[in-house]
Amino acid sequence: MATAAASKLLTATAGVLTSSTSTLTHRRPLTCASGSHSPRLTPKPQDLIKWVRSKGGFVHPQLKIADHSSHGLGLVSDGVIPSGSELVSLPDHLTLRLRWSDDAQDWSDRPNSPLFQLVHRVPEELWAMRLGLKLLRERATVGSFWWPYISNLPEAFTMPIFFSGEEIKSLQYAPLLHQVNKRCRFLLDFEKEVKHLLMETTPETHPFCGQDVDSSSLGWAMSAVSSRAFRLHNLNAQDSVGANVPMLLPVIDMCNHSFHSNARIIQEQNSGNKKMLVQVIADTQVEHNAPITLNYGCLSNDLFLLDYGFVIPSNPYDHIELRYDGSLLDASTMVSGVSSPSFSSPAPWQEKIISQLGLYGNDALLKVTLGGLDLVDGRLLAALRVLLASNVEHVEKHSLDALKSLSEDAPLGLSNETAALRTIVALCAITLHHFPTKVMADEVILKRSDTTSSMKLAIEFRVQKKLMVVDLMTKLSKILRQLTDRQKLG
Ligand SMILES: C[S@@+](CC[C@H](N)C(=O)[O-])C[C@H]1O[C@@H](n2cnc3c(N)ncnc32)[C@H](O)[C@@H]1O
Repeated sequence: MATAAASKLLTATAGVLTSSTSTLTHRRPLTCASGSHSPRLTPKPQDLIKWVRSKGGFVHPQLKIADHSSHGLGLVSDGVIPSGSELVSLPDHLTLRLRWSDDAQDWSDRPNSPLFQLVHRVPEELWAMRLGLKLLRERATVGSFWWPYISNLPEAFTMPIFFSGEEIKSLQYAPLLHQVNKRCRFLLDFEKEVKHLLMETTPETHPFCGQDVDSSSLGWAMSAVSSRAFRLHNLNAQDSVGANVPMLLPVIDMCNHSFHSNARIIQEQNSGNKKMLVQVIADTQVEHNAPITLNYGCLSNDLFLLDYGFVIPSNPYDHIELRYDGSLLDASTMVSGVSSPSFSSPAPWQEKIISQLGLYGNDALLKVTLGGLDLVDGRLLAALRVLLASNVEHVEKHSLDALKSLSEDAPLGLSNETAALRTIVALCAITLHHFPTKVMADEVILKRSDTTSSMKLAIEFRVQKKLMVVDLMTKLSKILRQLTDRQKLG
């Protein structure tokens, strides 16, 4: 239901905040920029750098904002910059975050204002929506301090909450579909809550200056924050002190992602006024025309797509989620030809170890993963090794950590290891079989000129998932061949 509803409602466009009562005199006309990057509310990226400098921030003189191929805009070097250089520095007042104070100049920033009440109705896991509400407030405020920043934000985002129902279905991967539907459902429900609360506010206390807010504008704001905010330590005593405080950082948020980034964010306390300073420092020498990149985190493609709207090809941190399930494992042994130890009905001693692994009993956490740096979820590997073993004394000689480690050299013997890995390869084959289309068919759709960009992104996501599984099967088959060779050698 949410999928279909979302496809109708969540359209992120420049008109997301449709003024019902006031004219936005601060809003410049919307002219779409040429080039490959997404259009801005008003495309004047170099003005953003000037604004940051004029407000006391520092941007290295050899930096500019420019097109960064398919990544949209990026912060790019106009000359050679030595390693260790300060690239950008933002004083505390240039970090946009939620700050509540009884004597705040803007009453919206006071505890118990309607904005405060709305923020506190958003669950913590959707933290981006909390700061998104503040962003919408600033976007609606005539003469907002933040307008030069907001006007350079993308007008539209590519997260799957903006996909059509058909495009969401084309992701073909249940855990992500679940997350997308959850977010869409939240936005649709939250729209009602916001509208209800706004009915009770007076024009003076209206958090969005009298403008309508709907699921599209909420989705735009949530996406702007999830794709651009950094969660940093807040060093200031007067408001939300602590780790993981989301902040929007002008100019710094023009840096695109790379796992091999050439810069990093550091936080300092200004020795003069003791306020926080957020800086970007070059980790390596930056060559002429090179983009400044930051590592957004070692994330799976699910999170990159959900929060940032892009997918990384051959992402070493990508994985698939499965539910640990005895009957699925039984099916895998049938596919692999391993003589079935009946995973569904383990012996009591095996059951005990599987419980210790958190895969059995009332408090079991049945989600396991395949892929990523570890290749196989340690708990799944240990469970298979144990369930395929017959000698309890032999198993009990090993710690759970040893049983969970793939690098541990066949702890329960070569034939046990071979059977466990063959079962996992079969599990991979079953997983691949469950995708409704094959990679070759996906590639044909990707090449078609009438495929929308969102559909391409959805297909690229599922192609990467399938290639990741194939790659895992190749790696496991290589280990299996080595085991067979060792078995032959006696
Ligand atoms: C913090 S912003 C970076 C600036 C952004 N490119 C822009 O035009 O404003 C993050 C967004 O940049 C894009 N992006 C960043 N790194 C990327 C990458 N490695 N591949 C593709 N897109 C990327 C995505 O659209 C992402 O949501």
